Parts: sequence; structure tokens; C-alpha cells
Amino acid sequence: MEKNVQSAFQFESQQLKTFAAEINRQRTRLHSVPKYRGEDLTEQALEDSRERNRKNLAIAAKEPYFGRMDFKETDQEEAAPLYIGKAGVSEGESGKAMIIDWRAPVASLFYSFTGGEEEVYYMAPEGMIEGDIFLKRNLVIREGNLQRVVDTYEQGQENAGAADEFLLYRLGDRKDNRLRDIVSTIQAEQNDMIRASRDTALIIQGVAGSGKTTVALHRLAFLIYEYREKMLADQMIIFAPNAMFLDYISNVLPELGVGDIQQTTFSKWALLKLGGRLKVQTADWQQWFEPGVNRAESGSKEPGRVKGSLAFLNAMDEALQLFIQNGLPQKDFEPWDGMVLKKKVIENWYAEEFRDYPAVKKRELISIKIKQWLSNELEKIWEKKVQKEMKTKAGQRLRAYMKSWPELDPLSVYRQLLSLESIRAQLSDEILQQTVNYLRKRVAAHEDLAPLIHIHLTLNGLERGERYHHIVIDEAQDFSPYQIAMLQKLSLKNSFTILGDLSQGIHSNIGIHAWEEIMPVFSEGKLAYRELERSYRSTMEIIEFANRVLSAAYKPAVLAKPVFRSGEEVTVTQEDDPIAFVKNWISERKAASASSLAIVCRTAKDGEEYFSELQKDGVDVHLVREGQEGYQGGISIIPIYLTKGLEFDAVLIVDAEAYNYQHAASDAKLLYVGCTRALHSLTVIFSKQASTLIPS
Ligand SMILES: Nc1ncnc2c1ncn2[C@@H]1O[C@H](COP(=O)(O)OP(=O)(O)OP(=O)(O)O)[C@@H](O)[C@H]1O
Repeated sequence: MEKNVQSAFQFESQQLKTFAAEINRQRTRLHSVPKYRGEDLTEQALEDSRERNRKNLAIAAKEPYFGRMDFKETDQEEAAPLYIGKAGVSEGESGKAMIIDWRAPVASLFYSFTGGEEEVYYMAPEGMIEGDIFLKRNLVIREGNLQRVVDTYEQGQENAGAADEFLLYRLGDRKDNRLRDIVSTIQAEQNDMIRASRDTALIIQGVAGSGKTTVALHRLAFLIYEYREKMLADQMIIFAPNAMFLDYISNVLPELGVGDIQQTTFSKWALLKLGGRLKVQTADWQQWFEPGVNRAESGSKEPGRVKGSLAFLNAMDEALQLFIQNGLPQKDFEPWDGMVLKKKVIENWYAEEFRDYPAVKKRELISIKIKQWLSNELEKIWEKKVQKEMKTKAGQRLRAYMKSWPELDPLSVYRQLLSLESIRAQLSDEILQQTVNYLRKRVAAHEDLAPLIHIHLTLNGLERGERYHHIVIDEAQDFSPYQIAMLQKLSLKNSFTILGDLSQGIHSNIGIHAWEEIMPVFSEGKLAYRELERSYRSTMEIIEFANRVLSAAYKPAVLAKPVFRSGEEVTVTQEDDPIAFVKNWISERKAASASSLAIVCRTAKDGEEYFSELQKDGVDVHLVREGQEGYQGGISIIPIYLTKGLEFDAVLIVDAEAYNYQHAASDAKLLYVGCTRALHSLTVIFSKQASTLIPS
């Protein structure tokens, strides 16, 4: 065996040299071709192809491949070794595939095959291809050097555990500051999701650390490759919880050779769409996370839950349709005394001639139509002086007439709809009053954005090209059904990846409590629901601890199952001097070569306090604040509710007191989120009385 490993290593080292030389040769040749910048379409197409090659070769030069699979098609004599990398490369002369792109159909076998001697198959454009796998090999290449060769399957050999061993080796890596691609270790169930049909909205419920975000990003890369002519990166969009999180995940797509995908938060996107001078009220959010707040659970009457529901959407929809139908001024237009354009005629234009136009356009077209009618009538007046007088009068009366037509700006329409009985019936007096007060100041609560977008889309219709080719919604448990329904209107072919974890639903005042709440948004047969149960991020000890925290006050449908990666025990201690402890902890962790550390505080204010104490002592830390754009990595002081989606080598949760984390589902979820951020080490401290959520 030893000898086999040795010879496999030698063989692959030699192979690598050959591949690297060919890649270099092709790069040199392509770089010597001057870039074409002219107008000739054929030349432009050739240049585009060269540019694609240049990019692929640059990726391959860094790490040509990570896997090898020996596959024999049923009607072939011999198995052929297929090398699989992040980008496909063909041989310069023959054009034969030298390295297979991980997204190619045959590469799917590399991920889905988990052993067994039976025939396997994959779907190629030309149909089903059957065959046998003889070898599945993982290769680690860093900076051009082969570092590791692991055979995770060899026909006729005992292979148990080798795949997991390689996965553990990758998971055990210290992370730098950003999320990374996982092309070399995509798991079979993740592979299915990445390659799921493009026209289906895919909901992924996955436990903390199960790779949801990672899977969604790989799915985007897959779709762009698989449907290259039809699905364009710049027509795809990712919705994430905040700008810092977007920065944190920003390396993955470029690593996969994908650029140009729009990335935003729902508020930012909605404000841009609404265009006006509108502000979003965020203070309520901070308040929501104050300790001791009796946070709402299912069936709550929180404004976000009420205004985010599909019941509210339906009521709004009906009210909007009526508003548009009855939108016309209920009177004739009389440009001067004795001359009348009958209300019936205008109604006919509105309901028939301009039937297919959205309301804003109808208003515009009717104004033009009235002007045309006016100029015809004015031309019939021969006396120039009289004509001029009539023209002036008619102009004034037309302006007055148009003014009596309710303004079609989303904010003012929303305010008008809120005065209707059918809408008021949906809201409590308190919510109604609060909403009206905000809107008066041109301020919208977060949950008012979806109704405003609804009004905007209904009044203006959708422009050509405004629909997205694919929409990713990360942390979707914090979205309301209303928000998701609005995004659905904007999707071209129902192509969605919606991912989240109900156990991490820390915004239960606005988000969903069950996936069934959003399912009616999608038509039957256009929705798939999948679950991910294995957690890849944290050690077994951390996952087990976090599961106990969660289960203390919340009953999740599934608990995270760790991969078998054991590490140090989670420690919980009482500390009278937390600052001294934090300083000590930082030095110890740095000595243990952890590169990203988080000191997780209960509130933003607590974070400020720890930050100033540590800064006083010259400790090099940075504070993560709400609304912050960039993710710095290193040593972060961070309020617990902002840790969502992130991960750190070591996490220290401070002030885990009973009053900070009360015995309620909302607090259990919050603490669970904090605990599951840790990859290798988790420490929890309190000074007076520990939260009852913490296992004893
Ligand atoms: N197949 C895999 N191979 C190697 N690492 C993986 C794999 N799947 C996930 N990971 C790693 O697990 C960690 C968690 O991934 P990710 O952040 O995508 O999970 P998540 O489900 O979105 O997490 P959370 O909901 O807790 O924020 C990352 O470090 C990621 O690289």
C-alpha cells in the first residue's frame, strides 16, 4: 500500500509537470496575440473566445485540477483518466479535453459517486452515458506543487472512510477571512442541489454550517456554465442579510471564474427601485435585539409579520386593482365653457384603447390623447385671439383635471390605500397609526418596502429586461412571504435558490416561522424543497453544544449532524474580570495560530464597551457595526445578531448571563447562531448567573 501511494504520488507529480508545461505554453502563445479592439464581428467573437481561454488558463495555472476519475464508458475498451479542475482546458493542437470543468456533465459523477461496483451513468447533451468508475482520486496542488494524493475509491479495494478522511483534511484547514469555494469536496447531496433544474424554485433548509451559502454560489456558477447563452451573470442577483456578509462571501464567485452578479440587500434594492427620497427605519431592529424584550413567536401580531403576510398582500392586491380601475377622475373634462370631453370617452380610452398599459403609462397616454383632442378642437376656432384665450384657459383646466387624478407615486398611493376599510381591517390601530406616521415623514419601516414595491410594479409594469435570470435569497428565513412574492414577480422563469435555517430565525418579528408560508408564492410543480442536515463548519463538540443550547427552548424539525471532526471541548466559565479574560484568550488563540477570532457580545452597546476597553490596552481589534460595508477578518468584536452567516476559527461568547439570554425560543436561536459561528474553538463566559440555555 505504502508503495502504491508512493508510486501514485510520483506518477501524479510527473503528470502535473506535463500539464503545467502545456498550460504555460498555451498562456504564452495567447498572450502574444494582440487583443482585437476593432469592429469586425467575426474577429470580435474570436477575441471573446481567446479571452475566455486566457481566463481559464489563468485559473488552471494556479491550481490545474483537484480530482481525477478513471471512467470507462460501456462501449469503450479502456478506462480514461479524467482530470477535473475549476476551469476546462483543451489540448492546444488536438483540441481534446485535457482538464474537465467541474461543472461539465461527466464531472457530476465525481461528486455523486460514493462507491460500489455497479454501473453508473450521467446525462450528457447527447443522452445518457453509462459506464464504470475505476478510480476516484483527490489531489491537492498548491502553488504549482503536488502536496497530497488521496484515493477515495479504487475498484476492487477496500475504500471505507477515505472520502471522509479527505473532507476532514479540508475542513481542518485554518480559514482566512473569507468564505472559499468547495469544488474539490462537494458532497453528493450538495451536488444535486447545485445541478438542480434551473426553472424550479429550490428551497434549501439547511442546519447551521451545512454549506447553504456555498451551495448557492456554486449553483450560480453551474447555471452560467450550463446555460451559457441563456442565463447571464449580470441578470442574476443575490440577496443577503447585510453588506458586510456580501463582502465576506465576495471571494467565492471570482474563485469560480464568475463575475458581474449583482449582490444586494432587500432594503437597498427596494430603495433603488423606488427611486424616491425615502428612508428606511432601522431603529426598530436594534430595539428588537435588546435583552429582555418579549420577542414574538408564531402567530404574533408584530407589524412585520402582519404586513409581510400573504393575506396582507392579497388585500393590497385587490385594493390596488380597484384603485387603478377607479383611478380616473369621475367627471367630464371641460376645457372652456360649453366644450366638453365626456367622461365616458376618457373611460373608454382608459379601459379599452390603453387596456394593456400599466397605470402610470395610461395616465401619460391619456394626457397626450386629451392634448391631441384639444388641439383639434382649438384648430376649429378661426379667430386667432379667441383661439389663444381658449388655449390658455384649456391649459389651466387640463392641469387642474390631471391634478384631480390621484398621483401615481408608490408612497402616496400606499397612504391612500391605508385609508381604505379593506386594508385597515388587516391592521391593528397601533400598526396603522405607526405606519401612517412614518410615511408622512417619507420613512418606511422595513416591512413597508414589499407593499411599496408591489405598488411600484403594478403602477409601472415591468420593463423589458427587468426580470432576473436567477435569484438567490440567502438567510431567507428572515424574509417575509410578501417580499418573496415580489421577487417572484421579477423572476424570468421562476429560477430561484432560496436558502435558510428556521433554527436561525432571529428576526422572527419579520421573517417566516415555517417554509409552508412561502410555498403558495410558487405554482405547483415549480417548487422543490430540500434539506441539508450535515454541518461542515464546526467540530462535533461545538455542534453538540450548540444543539443543546437550541433545544433548551426551541424544538427544531432537525438538529445538525456533525461530520466526524473532533476538536477541543467547549468551555463555559464564570469570570469576574471579563476584559482580563478576553485579553488572555486573544493571546492564547493567536499563539495557537487561529487567524480569525470573534468576541461575541449581546448588544451593539456592549460591543462598543468591550472595544474601548481593549483599545485602551492597545489590543488590535476592530468593532463590527450595523450597516458596515466591509468585512475585515482578524479579531472582531461583534454583537451576536450580526454574526449570522459568518465564521471564525475561534469564538468567545461573553456575558452569557441569564438576563441576556432568557429561556425563550428567540434567545435560544440567537445564542445558537453565535455558537455555530465557531470552526474549531468555542468559549463561553458569564460573570454572575449563566443563562439557563447553556448546558450544565
Ligand atoms: N462540501 C464541503 N466541503 C468542504 N467544506 C464545506 C463543504 N460544505 C460546506 N463547507 C464549509 O462549511 C462552512 C459553512 O458553509 P456555509 O457558510 O456555506 O454554510 P451555511 O449553511 O450557509 O451556514 P450558516 O447558515 O450557519 O451561515 C464553510 O466553511 C464551507 O466552506
